[in-house]
Amino acid sequence: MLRFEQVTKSYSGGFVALDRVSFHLEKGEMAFLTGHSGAGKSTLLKLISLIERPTTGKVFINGVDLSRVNRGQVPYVRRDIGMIFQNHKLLMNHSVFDNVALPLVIEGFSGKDMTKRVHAALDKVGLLDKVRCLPHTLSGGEQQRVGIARAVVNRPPLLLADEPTGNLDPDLSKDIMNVFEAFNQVGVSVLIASHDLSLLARMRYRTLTLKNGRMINDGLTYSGADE
Ligand SMILES: Nc1ncnc2c1ncn2[C@@H]1O[C@H](COP(=O)(O)OP(=O)(O)OP(=O)(O)O)[C@@H](O)[C@H]1O
Repeated sequence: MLRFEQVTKSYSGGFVALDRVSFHLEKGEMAFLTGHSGAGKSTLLKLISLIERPTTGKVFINGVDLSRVNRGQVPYVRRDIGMIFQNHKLLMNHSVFDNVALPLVIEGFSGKDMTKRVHAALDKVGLLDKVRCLPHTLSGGEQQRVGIARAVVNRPPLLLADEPTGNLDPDLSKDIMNVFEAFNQVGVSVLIASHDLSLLARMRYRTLTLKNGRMINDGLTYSGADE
């Protein structure tokens, strides 16, 4: 599904945010990417979603070498990736339905097809009963789940999440992790970047640990970033 081969990313000024990082994520695999603030987690996700490009090394998605993807092809690659952020920018004066439907509208869906997909996505995140609500009437955790529903409504095979539980309390964070697990159980590959190690306490995920841009651990248990 996803492969990094000796990827280095230097920002302007020469700062090395990722240093010769290699790993792969199989189709249907779920992994947790962790490391201290500034370790390079967001940079790694940006290279996958083509927001940034590697300085050296290669990133592959489904065998496609992203260094060969030109600007015009970027939207087609991104179609296969659901991006989930700490704070989704929801359209506050539009219903939950309209917010989730947005990517489908852009792709030209309408009518029953669109309604079916939006309802399926909201069902997956447990918010079908809120379909007609305005986002500001929802809790923070519910708003986050609307953002997740929007990210998955196109049914992407790969989900990337950047601090998806950022400002949620531990119970709501668990709910969000349950949502990711549910997607993973139906074969979606999931990569969750977070510095919040308490998310790992309940379940053992494959954990990739970055420290100063280096991948220092890849295993079933967390270790290393504090050494
Ligand atoms: N556009 C940029 N230009 C220059 N330096 C950058 C840029 N983006 C990130 N950096 C630097 O690269 C390093 C890694 O940043 P990155 O955002 O990938 O870390 P992170 O692990 O996601 O951190 P956090 O947990 O705080 O979000 C940081 O030192 C950051 O200041």
